[in-house]
Amino acid sequence: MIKIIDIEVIDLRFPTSKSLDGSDAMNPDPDYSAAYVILKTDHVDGLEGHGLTFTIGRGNELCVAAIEALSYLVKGKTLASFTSDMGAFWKMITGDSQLRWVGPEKGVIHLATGAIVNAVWDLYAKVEGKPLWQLIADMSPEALVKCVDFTYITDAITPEEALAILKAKESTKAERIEKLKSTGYPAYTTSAGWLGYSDDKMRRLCREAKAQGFSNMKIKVGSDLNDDMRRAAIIREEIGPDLRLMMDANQKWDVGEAIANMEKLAQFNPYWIEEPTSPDDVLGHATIAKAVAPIKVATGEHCQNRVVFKQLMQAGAIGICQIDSCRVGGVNEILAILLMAAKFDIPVCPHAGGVGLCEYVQHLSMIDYIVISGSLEERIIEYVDHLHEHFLDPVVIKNGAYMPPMLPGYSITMKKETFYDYTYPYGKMWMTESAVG
Ligand SMILES: C[C@H](O)[C@@H](O)[C@@H](O)[C@H](O)C(=O)O
Ligand SMILES: [Mg+2]
Repeated sequence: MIKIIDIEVIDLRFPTSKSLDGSDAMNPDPDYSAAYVILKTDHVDGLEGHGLTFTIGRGNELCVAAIEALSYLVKGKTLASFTSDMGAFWKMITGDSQLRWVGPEKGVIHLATGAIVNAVWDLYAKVEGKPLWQLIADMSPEALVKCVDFTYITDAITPEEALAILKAKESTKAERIEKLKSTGYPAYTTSAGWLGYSDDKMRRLCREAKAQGFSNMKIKVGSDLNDDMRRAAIIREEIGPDLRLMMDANQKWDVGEAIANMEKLAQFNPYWIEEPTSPDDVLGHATIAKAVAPIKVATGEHCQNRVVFKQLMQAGAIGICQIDSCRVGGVNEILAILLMAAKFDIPVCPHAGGVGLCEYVQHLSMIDYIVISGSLEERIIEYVDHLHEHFLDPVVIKNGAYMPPMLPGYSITMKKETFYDYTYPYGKMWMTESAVG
């Protein structure tokens, strides 16, 4: 019986704003950050569960505090008491009678939930000696359905329907695993298109991405329309008419503005427009989706929980579902969203980048492909080329595709030196003038 005996929470920040990596119209100066959790155990080999939730700098300390507030729900408990009924575990973590008031299931407390829940799954996978994708791919349909809390979504999908979706894919799982091992899961890159990059840098990064085998790229829009058009023209010039181009407005527009601006940007043949308006505006997204079709509307990195995803799907408001591995409450809630997306036949293309999100979501997309949707059609995982060097098991990209991670766990464990260097505000990097100034 492995017991969680202690929990360590670390405020990690990386000074990415200095190079404008990650900049967009709404977030011009992000410092990619992680509220990082370590579940310490009494396991003979000292196995630990690691998890993080992603923020962009200020406010990371709020997530740290929220994780600390939730930690009493896991401390002193055995791993088996959770893994014997993962659905009940998730309901317990999100259902604390007092903490629930500061959610429920949204905002800081839910970001914190994501970190803890993911750390428990990481520990579970490490104990089983499997990468997370394989741990879940090896589950029976019945066991996987038991990991999901269907509260508030049974009007969209019932456990019985979920079971039928999984059973339909069960006999062909092995073929898809083989395919992933040989050619990987297709990716797109956002690395060339950050808003703060100069035109020359954008051109150079586009060429590099093409040479690395990427055939899908995303740029940021939503600042000044003429600027957006100029940058889109440059990218199209570099990638040609055939490669896929996605656009991301990061919530900058009102509904009417989004429709008007997309009329202008349509000439660059975007595949999707991401976060055109407020992430909470389900009906606004639906209006935009209708007006800009056949360009698809994509959203999800700020979608707070499965209930809002349900509404976006029910309202025909999204053509692409962008799950985020820690914005919602970790693996269990992600499984609920993947199942709904399969039922509504909406491709899932996860939000990644930041710090650790690529490491996380590769598992989720692989689970989607192997056991849930069974399809790679119209599906691509975001890739961003920053901060992978901090992880013990960083993502491997070959020919524009994610290769399946093979080490046990959820690939989120960071190197010891990273904690010394980037803990905020007293890590080595933050104590030097160059990082702070
Ligand atoms: C501030 C961040 O870099 C965002 O710009 C980023 O997550 C983005 O929306 C994305 O889709 O990758
Ligand atoms: Mg985005």
